[in-house]
Amino acid sequence: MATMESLIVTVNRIQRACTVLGDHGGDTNLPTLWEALPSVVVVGGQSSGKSSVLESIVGRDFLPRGSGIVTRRPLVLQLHKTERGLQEYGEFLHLPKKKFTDFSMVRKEIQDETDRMTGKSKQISPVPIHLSIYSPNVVNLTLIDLPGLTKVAVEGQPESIVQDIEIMVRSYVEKPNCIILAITPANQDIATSDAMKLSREVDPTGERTFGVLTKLDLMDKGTNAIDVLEGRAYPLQHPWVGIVNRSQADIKKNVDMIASRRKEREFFASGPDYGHLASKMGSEYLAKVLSKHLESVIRARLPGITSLINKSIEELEAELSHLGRSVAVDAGAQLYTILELCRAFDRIFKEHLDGGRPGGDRIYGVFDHQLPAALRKLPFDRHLSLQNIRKVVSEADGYQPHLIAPEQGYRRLIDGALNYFRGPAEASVDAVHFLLKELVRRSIAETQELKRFPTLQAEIAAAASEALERFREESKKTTLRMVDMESSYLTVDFFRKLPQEVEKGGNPTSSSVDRYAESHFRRIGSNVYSYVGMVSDTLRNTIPKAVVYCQVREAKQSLLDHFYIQLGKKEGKQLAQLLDEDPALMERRQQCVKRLELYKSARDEIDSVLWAR
Ligand SMILES: Nc1nc2c(ncn2[C@@H]2O[C@H](COP(=O)(O)OP(=O)(O)OP(=O)(O)O)[C@@H](O)[C@H]2O)c(=O)[nH]1
Repeated sequence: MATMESLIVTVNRIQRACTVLGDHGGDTNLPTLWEALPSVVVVGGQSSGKSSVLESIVGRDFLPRGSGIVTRRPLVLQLHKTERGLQEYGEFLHLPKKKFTDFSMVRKEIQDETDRMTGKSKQISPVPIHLSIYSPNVVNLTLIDLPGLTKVAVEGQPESIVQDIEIMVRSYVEKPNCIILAITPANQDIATSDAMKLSREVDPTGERTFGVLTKLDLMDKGTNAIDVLEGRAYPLQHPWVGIVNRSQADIKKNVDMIASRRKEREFFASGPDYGHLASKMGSEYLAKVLSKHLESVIRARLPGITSLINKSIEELEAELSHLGRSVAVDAGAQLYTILELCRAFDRIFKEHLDGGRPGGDRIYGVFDHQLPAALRKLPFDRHLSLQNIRKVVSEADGYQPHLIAPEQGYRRLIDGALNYFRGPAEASVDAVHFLLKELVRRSIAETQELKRFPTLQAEIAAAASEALERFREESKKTTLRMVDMESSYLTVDFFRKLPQEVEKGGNPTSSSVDRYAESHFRRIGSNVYSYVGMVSDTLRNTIPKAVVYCQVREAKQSLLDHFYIQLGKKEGKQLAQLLDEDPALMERRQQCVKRLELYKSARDEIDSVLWAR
């Protein structure tokens, strides 16, 4: 098993990676690792002694001082114990490679970096500052310093700051992985301590809370905090720790930390009240207790963290593959991407036509159903009514009635009837056109890869629709031409057979009698009717052939051909425009990529300590 020391170091590294890669917990709907990592958070009211405790644990002055709310961003303070004799230094995550050996410069950098994020507005920001301190005089420990809880905003700070601070502090201490270092000054009523009130609320059993009592030296003469420190007055799961920091006067006199730690030890060891507790008091002891506790919490949580990491990696990878790769930048690659996307659409469109996906069968429905029904409904009965036949034949005859058969009358009647076929022919073309259009629409919607590119989607739709329009025109021309062809040359054989059939099977008297009698016109009508019926049968078979040839086959083979030609002429910029992804999607992909990177590096960190036995 890895040493405990390396576990804290590992978590430190992961915490830094979290900040670099934008994981501060909370706000986005991405999985967060930051919140799963155990951390020690320092909370307390203003002037409760938070900064003093932190400096005392580190053994250095390095925190900004001043009036008002000085801490306005979380400070993640990572302490790394180094070999005895090595020089102490601080290092900020936002200034890698710069070693701060002068701790007053650390203080200045914290101030400057706070202002960089919040401006001079004195607002607060949840984005943490990471400071690592390498020193032989510290224990491995990570502490997070937060703005002090306050009741009133001071001049220059917005009114909302009081509430904003409370929200920020809460967001940290509410997490079940947060160890709360609750700072309360001993010279105040503990019952009203901000830190205790908050920790009671979020950790009612007290298992995550370490109570720290500062300013023991400032208690009224004759009083002490034994009841609290021995765990009777305010029982917590972990023992209370009493602290004596430097007073304001000590700070003014520049009493250094080493001297102050010594003074603190003496206070407990030699004072009248706390001698029996001396070994469990003071900032050095506090640091050790915290470090040990943090280690054991990390150890306990490690399996959970590891499985969280693995699960999140899976989730992020799945989401990324759903979002698709990011768009190429050079024109060649862009053109390639566009063609790939067109092909993906085209594949789906063909599947609709050829089967595999529904819709193509409805085209057959047009031929099998709509066309025959339309043909059946043509008003030949009206056209070939006795009255109309008589009218047409007489008009065709003119002043000289026909002698044997009304050749002109037949032609006119047939021409008139054939003209009716134009309607169903055009209707079939249109019906198939609309079906194809609908299939294009569905295919675009079903092309997952296209979802990211609304502009390209629209362009493909427009190009396909334009092409279908062209096919429709062509198809109309062809089918109407077929109808016209029927009129241009009648099937001679049909008429040649007619008289013989009549004479063979019919009544000889009626055939040779009065050419102006009703039965004569009826016969003409039935002859024309059966001729038209024969043509109708032919067209019922040939119109579908023309429609498929001109529309369906073309759509399958060359729906986007024109579009491809236009694409070839486009400049890089125009291609890029076609690929302008939904910005929200781009942003989301970027976030996922970053978060995935974080989880993968965290997994590597953990693997490396687990394997380094
Ligand atoms: N005598 C004495 N003074 C202390 C002790 N702890 C803190 N002080 C003084 O109390 C004042 C406030 O201490 P800080 O450590 O700045 O308190 P803080 O909670 O960080 O304050 P803010 O950052 O303003 O919220 C300083 O003047 C300290 O010198 C202590 O144990 N004994």
